[in-house]
Amino acid sequence: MTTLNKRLVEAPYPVVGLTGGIAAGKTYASKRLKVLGWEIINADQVAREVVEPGTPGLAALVQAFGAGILGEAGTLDREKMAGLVFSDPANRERVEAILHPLIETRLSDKLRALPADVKGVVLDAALWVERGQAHIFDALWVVDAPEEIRLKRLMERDGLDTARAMDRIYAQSAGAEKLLHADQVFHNDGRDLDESLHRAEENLLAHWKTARSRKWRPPMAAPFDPAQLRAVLEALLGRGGDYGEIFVEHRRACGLGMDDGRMEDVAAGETFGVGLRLMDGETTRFADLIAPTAEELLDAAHTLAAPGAGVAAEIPELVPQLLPKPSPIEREPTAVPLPEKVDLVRRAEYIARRRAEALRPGALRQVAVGYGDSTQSVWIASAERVDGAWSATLTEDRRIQSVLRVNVTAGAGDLLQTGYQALGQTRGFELFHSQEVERTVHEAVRLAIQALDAQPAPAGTFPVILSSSAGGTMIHEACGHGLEADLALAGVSAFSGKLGQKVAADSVTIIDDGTLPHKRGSSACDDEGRAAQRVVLIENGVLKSYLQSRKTARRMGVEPTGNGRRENYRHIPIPRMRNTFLAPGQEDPQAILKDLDRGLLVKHMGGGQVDTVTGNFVFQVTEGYWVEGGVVRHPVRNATLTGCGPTVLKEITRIGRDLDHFDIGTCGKDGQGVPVSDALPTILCPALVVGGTAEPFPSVI
Ligand SMILES: CC(C)(COP(=O)(O)OP(=O)(O)OC[C@H]1O[C@@H](n2cnc3c(N)ncnc32)[C@H](O)[C@@H]1O)[C@@H](O)C(=O)NCCC(=O)NCCS
Ligand SMILES: Nc1ncnc2c1ncn2[C@@H]1O[C@H](COP(=O)(O)OP(=O)(O)OP(=O)(O)O)[C@@H](O)[C@H]1O
Repeated sequence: MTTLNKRLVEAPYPVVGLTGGIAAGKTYASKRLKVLGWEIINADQVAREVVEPGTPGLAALVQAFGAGILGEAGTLDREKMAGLVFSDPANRERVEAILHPLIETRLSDKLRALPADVKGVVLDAALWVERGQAHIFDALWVVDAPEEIRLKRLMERDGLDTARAMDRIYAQSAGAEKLLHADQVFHNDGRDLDESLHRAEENLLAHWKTARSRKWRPPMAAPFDPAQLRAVLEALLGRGGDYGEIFVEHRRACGLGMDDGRMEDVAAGETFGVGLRLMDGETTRFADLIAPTAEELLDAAHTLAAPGAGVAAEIPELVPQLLPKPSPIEREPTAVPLPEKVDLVRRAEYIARRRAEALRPGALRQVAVGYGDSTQSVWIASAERVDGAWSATLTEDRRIQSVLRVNVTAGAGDLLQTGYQALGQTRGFELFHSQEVERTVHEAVRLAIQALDAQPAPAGTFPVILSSSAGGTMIHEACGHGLEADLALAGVSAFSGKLGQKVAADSVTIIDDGTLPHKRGSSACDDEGRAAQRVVLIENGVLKSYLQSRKTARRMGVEPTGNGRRENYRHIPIPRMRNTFLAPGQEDPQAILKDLDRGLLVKHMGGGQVDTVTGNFVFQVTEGYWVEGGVVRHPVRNATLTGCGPTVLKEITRIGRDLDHFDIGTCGKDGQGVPVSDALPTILCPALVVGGTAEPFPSVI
């Protein structure tokens, strides 16, 4: 557990993370909050303190960049440093690697020094999202302002020219990504901030204790105590090996399926099992046990250890790791009576029928609604030898998934069309108390009915706009798998051996983030006990990192990225995606459409086929429109898109600033399914092969 996390858990007052794009108005908002009685700790200020003359921070910077970064009095020449940092991402990374740990320690010290009776604390930093720490606070508040306003403020405040001001703006994540993490957004575009700040303050003061306990509370009592787990690790590593792991899983799940008003499936289940893993160099030994006793676990550990010929390890006491949960839960599905779940399904079916009747009487042919929840508690005890010394940890997590799926079939004469929508998050039953249910059902109905009037799609090679509502299936399937380290190591990925190389257009950044609140691929840790992270896979077109499990990270000689996931205790973890997305760009999505002379606008994608080795794909378009002269002409039916993921990444010419819709799914790989989500902003692909049945248009490419 980091010192900052520890400090946050213990703080007897609420702690807010405040962030926002450069010059959005964080300092301005902080000043208003200070008037309301909050303590403000500013990371930029702390960043200055850790490089004062005589500090180890300044010495480390000089060692890395030379004495040329010093001004006359031996102080840091900030302008020179800014020139280095904001013009070259490699320099920025080096500076951050030196300063961020120092900044974090000092922030913790400042928190510790505060009296217990302060009203609350605001930690103001531009980079909470980039650092993957947006989810550690009692609340994350984001100050947002349009880029034009920020640019103007920045140039006025700091006397920068346009180019230097833009360099600073682009050194940070785009606004739409920050908003995904926000508990509260303050729109600082000229309107009065005081009233919304005051409301946010009132709300937080009333609820911060509950918020904190949901974020940090360990799951239900562990089935084995730490001493038992340590004894099993000792047995496992009793004859050599350099990594031992116990994965204890308890899961309860419920599923309902209704077809045309008949409740056809009702299923509930409970599993309890343990996976034991021993790694010795390149060798892995694994066993899984259903509902074992402590003695049975010990026996299995001895059996796994038996082939070894090394010496016994002395396992230290397990150090508990408490990690913040990105998806605090309000209402556990296991505590919801079955009739309430049945009512939800009935309600969804009723809404679908009523909506279809209102839109097009008599068109509805079938409604199928599925409900599912899963409550998985895991305890991961592991011991590892690093540089000859053993360390052992115990990590706990509780992942709760809820999902509602709606499938609508509409017909006109012989023509049948379907509409599908799913509402699924890492969230409790409260997910279904929102208007989201109605929105989801309405959308499924709209898709089915609208498709009845669609015209056959043209065939040819056209520019295609994938709108943000289309979800990120293409990014996940045709690019994301190639970024998984096991495929890269096996040489079966288009990205194999390309670390540090240009693999995509300059404006392309791809991120996999397991800390996104309530997204389907989020959890506190992976299935090897590593904290979930925000992993930048491709940054400005350059391949930065693969998704790593412990095993692949060892082979590549890098740190694991928190992506070692498994379907359940019967499987060995492998590198998997979580919530994968193409980072938003700067463009207005409407402007991208306006400039499309002739092509396809895709608003929803359906299933498809992908070769994850080459990234070649064929996807169905479930909602698409033919566009001419920048104007949407008519919906098209039965279109398919054919292309190659890595080629699309190189060819993308325009990227919108919107990023709001995450598609959900269960990603299958090596026989294991894990929950994931994916997204993209509106993008323009200049040439995709559109398959359709209409008279072919002459291709415009
Ligand atoms: C490069 C430095 C010397 C420039 O100093 P200068 O006085 O000109 O700017 P200042 O520190 O006031 O920062 C201005 C704004 O730039 C942005 N910024 C600063 N560092 C970074 C960074 N590493 N990445 C992206 N944006 C940054 C922030 O929005 C910040 O508020 C300074 O920003 C620095 O030391 N940065 C590295 C440390 C860091 O990451 N600080 C941010 C802590 S959240
Ligand atoms: N609502 C507002 N009304 C008037 N001026 C504002 C408002 N919000 C911000 N400003 C001005 O805009 C400039 C940028 O705001 P501020 O310094 O608060 O941004 P910031 O988010 O803290 O920036 P940085 O990322 O550089 O730390 C400042 O000069 C500030 O006074």
